[in-house]
Amino acid sequence: MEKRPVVLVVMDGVGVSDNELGNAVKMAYKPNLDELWNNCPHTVLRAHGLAVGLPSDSDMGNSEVGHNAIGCGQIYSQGAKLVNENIESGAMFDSATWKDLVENVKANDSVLHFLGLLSDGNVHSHINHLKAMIEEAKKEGVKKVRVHILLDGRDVPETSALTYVDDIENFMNALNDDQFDAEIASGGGRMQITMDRYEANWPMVEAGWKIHVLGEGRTFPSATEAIETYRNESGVVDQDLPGFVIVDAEGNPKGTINDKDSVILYNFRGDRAQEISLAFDGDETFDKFDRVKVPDVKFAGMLQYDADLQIPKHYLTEPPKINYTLTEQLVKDGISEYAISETQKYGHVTYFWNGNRSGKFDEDLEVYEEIESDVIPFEQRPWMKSAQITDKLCDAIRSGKYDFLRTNYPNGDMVGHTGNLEATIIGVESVDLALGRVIKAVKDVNGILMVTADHGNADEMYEKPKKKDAPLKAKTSHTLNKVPFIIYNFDCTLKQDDDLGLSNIASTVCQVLGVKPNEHWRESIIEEVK
Ligand SMILES: O=C(O)[C@H](O)COP(=O)(O)O
Ligand SMILES: [Mn+2]
Ligand SMILES: [Mn+2]
Repeated sequence: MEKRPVVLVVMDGVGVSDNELGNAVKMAYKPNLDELWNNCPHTVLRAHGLAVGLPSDSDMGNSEVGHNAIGCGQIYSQGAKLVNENIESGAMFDSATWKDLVENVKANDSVLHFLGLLSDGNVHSHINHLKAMIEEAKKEGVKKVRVHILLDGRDVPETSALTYVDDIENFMNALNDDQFDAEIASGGGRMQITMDRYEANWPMVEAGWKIHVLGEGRTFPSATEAIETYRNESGVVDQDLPGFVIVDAEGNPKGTINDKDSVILYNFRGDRAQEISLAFDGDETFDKFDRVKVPDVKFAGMLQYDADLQIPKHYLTEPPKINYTLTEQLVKDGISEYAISETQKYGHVTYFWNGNRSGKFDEDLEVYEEIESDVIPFEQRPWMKSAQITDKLCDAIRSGKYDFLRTNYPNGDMVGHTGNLEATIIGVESVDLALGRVIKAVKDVNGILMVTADHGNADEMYEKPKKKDAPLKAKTSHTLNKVPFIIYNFDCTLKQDDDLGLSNIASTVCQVLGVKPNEHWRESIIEEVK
C-alpha cells in the first residue's frame, strides 16, 4: 500500500456554533475552511466537560485537557477533578507533603503562603480549593496565612476580579480571630506576572517574584484599592493589571516570603505553573533571572506539573498518569513524526500532546520545531506566526521525511482571549490562509489532512447578555461549543454521534495511517472507508 503522510491541524480555540452574535469564526472570510467543510467528510466533536475528563459538563474545555485527549485517545480524570476528590476524601490533608508544610510553619512560628490564580475558572485553579486549604490550615493550628493572588479575567469574565477578591476576603475574615490571621499579601494580572508558559517571557516571572517574594512593587492598603486604582488609571482589564504589594499602616509589606515559611502553589495546571515552581524549587544553577534572595522555604505544587522533570519536587495531588499515548504507539510502529507550533502553543503539541511529558519517546523518529512567539499583546499581531509555522510545515510535508505531522495554530484562541472581535476575525482569517497553503502541500504529496480544534473561543466573543438589550460585554474565555473534525483527501464517511469527542481522534489517525490503534483508545471517527 502506498504510504501517504497524514497531517493534523489543531486550530486552537475555533469552535462550531450557529450563533451569529460575536462569532468571529462565522464572521471571518475563510474560503479554505469553508471549502473543506462543504466538500469533505466532516463531523463535530465534544471538547469540554466529561468528554475531556473535567468534573462536569458546565466546565469549558481547555488546551491541556484537549491536547491530552487528542494525544492519548482516552478520557482521564483531569487535575480539576482529581483535586476535588483529593480534598473531599480528606486524602490531601493526610498526605506527607501537606503535613510537612503545615508542621514547618507550626514549628517555626512562620507563615503559610498560598499563590495562585484567584477564580472559579477551573482551567488552572479553583477558589474552592484555596478556601478548603485555608480552613484546614486553621483547624490544624496554623497561625498566619498570606495569599498571593493572580487575577484572572481570561477563564472568567473580563472584569470579575473584585468578585473573587471579596469572596476570599470575606471567607478569611470570617476565620480570622486572635489565633488566626489570613490576608491577601500581593497580586497582579495573570498576563503581567508569574504565569508565563513555555519560557515565552521569563521577565513576567521575575516581576511576580519581586511582588510576591521580595515585596517590591507599587504598594496599596488593599487588593481592592489596587484593582480600582489601576482600572481608573488605565482602564486595563483583569488579566493585564500590573502587580501590587499590600502594605500595613506603616508601609511594610504584609507578606513577603521568607526563610522557614511554607509555600503552596495552588494551580493544578502545569504549563503556567512550571516556571515559578522552578524559581522556588530550582537550585543554585537557576539562571533565568536574578532572584536577589532565595528564601529557604518548603514549596509544594497542587500537582506535579512535569513528572519526568520532577517539577515541582513536592506536590499535593497525584497528576493523572497518562499512558498509551498516540506518539508512543506510533513510534513503536516505526512511524516518523513532526510537530510544530509557535512558543505559546509549542508545549501544547509536545508536552500536553504526550500526556504532560516534555521529553520524546524516540529521538530518531520525532522532530519538534518551535517558532518564537512575539511578546506583545496579540490583538496587535493577530496573524501571529501562522505564516512562519506554515513555511516550515509545508517544507516538512514536502520533504517526504515524515509519516505523521501535527501543528497548532494559536490565533483563534490567543487573539480570542484578548476579547477583541475585529482582531480575532483577522486571527481566524490568518489560520484560513495558512490552511490554504497546507492543503496545497498535502495535495502535492497525495497526503491526508485532518483539521480540528481543541476547544472553542473565537466562536463567542461576547458574554451572553444577562438581560435583553443589556450592553454587550467582551468575552475572553473559552466556550462550551463542539469543535470541527474534517478529513481531506481520504474517501470515507464519518460518524455523527453526539458523544464523539477529542479522544476519538487517536484511533482515527492510526486508521488512516494504516496501523493498529491501541486497544485502550476510544473508537475511530470513520464510519466507512470507501
Ligand atoms: O492559559 C490560558 O491562556 C488560558 O487559561 C487557557 O487557554 P488554553 O487552555 O487555550 O491555553
Ligand atoms: Mn487551546
Ligand atoms: Mn485558551
